[in-house]
Amino acid sequence: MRNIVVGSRRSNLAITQTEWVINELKKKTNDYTFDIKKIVTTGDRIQSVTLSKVGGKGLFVKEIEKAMYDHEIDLAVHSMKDMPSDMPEGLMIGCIPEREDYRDAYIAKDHVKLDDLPEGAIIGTSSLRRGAQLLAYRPDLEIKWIRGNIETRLRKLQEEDYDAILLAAAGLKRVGWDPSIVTEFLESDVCLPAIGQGALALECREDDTELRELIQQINDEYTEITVKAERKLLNMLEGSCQVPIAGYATLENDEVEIRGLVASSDGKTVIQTTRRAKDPIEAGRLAAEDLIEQGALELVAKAKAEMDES
Ligand SMILES: NCc1[nH]cc(CCC(=O)O)c1CC(=O)O
Repeated sequence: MRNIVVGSRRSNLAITQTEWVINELKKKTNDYTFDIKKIVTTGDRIQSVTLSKVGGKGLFVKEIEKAMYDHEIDLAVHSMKDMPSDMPEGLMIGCIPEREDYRDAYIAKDHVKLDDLPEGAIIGTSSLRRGAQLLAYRPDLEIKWIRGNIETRLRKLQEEDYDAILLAAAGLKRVGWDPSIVTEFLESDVCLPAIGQGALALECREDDTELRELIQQINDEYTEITVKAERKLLNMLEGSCQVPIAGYATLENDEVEIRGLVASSDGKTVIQTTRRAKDPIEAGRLAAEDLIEQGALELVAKAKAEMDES
């Protein structure tokens, strides 16, 4: 009987997601045993600075991918939104299970609604995307960086001078937080989510056909198609830096509808588009081309220059 070693980051969210995947696989077959190997990533070690300044995406996946090349692990469960849009040689996303809630959750002290926050209220986030969109919606708010896992951030909301924080709803739900702690789930007209938010990426070696067949059994086609469109958009827009970029796709009557957004981190410039196409790659490409036509690449370049200065 083959034992499958699943690599996971050590956070509560990562372990919960990994255990969820193993459990779903066990429902499909009794032919395998599973072990979890915990891996500390660079992104987990860096707590002090803005993640985007030290390279953003990829920081959570590099060490895990090395373990996969070295055959120390066979499978890795990632949050899709932490995955760079280019896959390294020999590795692949072999399965995308059903997406959790895609929205951002707004959690305020004393449950004060976003529209009722006083001028100058302090919002905690470490995401340029969330910060930019919040500032576009309420330019009078102040964004203050906050780091740490979900538990740490919720504690900081109570103990430090934040009036509210923003977190991915999916993370909260997956680790079993009571959704009533959330003041508002932000719809995409206020805060368009990160590309792939709420979805998981099961990464494996391309040549491990046995494992690929196994994990395909928990693949979700709707999520796979919509995330494919979103990641095409990401792939066409992303330079080496982090800019506030957001995207979300849905599928209706066999047609993909994708909304994409790029902003300056102060929220003063926001460009967006909505496109439809039968083919998800085509939908993602059309949306990216619209954004590029409106100056998305210049925004990306400007953000990169600002980051190099600071
Ligand atoms: N950036 C870290 C990260 N990666 C995935 C999630 C949550 C789960 C998800 O979006 O799938 C989070 C936490 C957050 O953004 O609040």
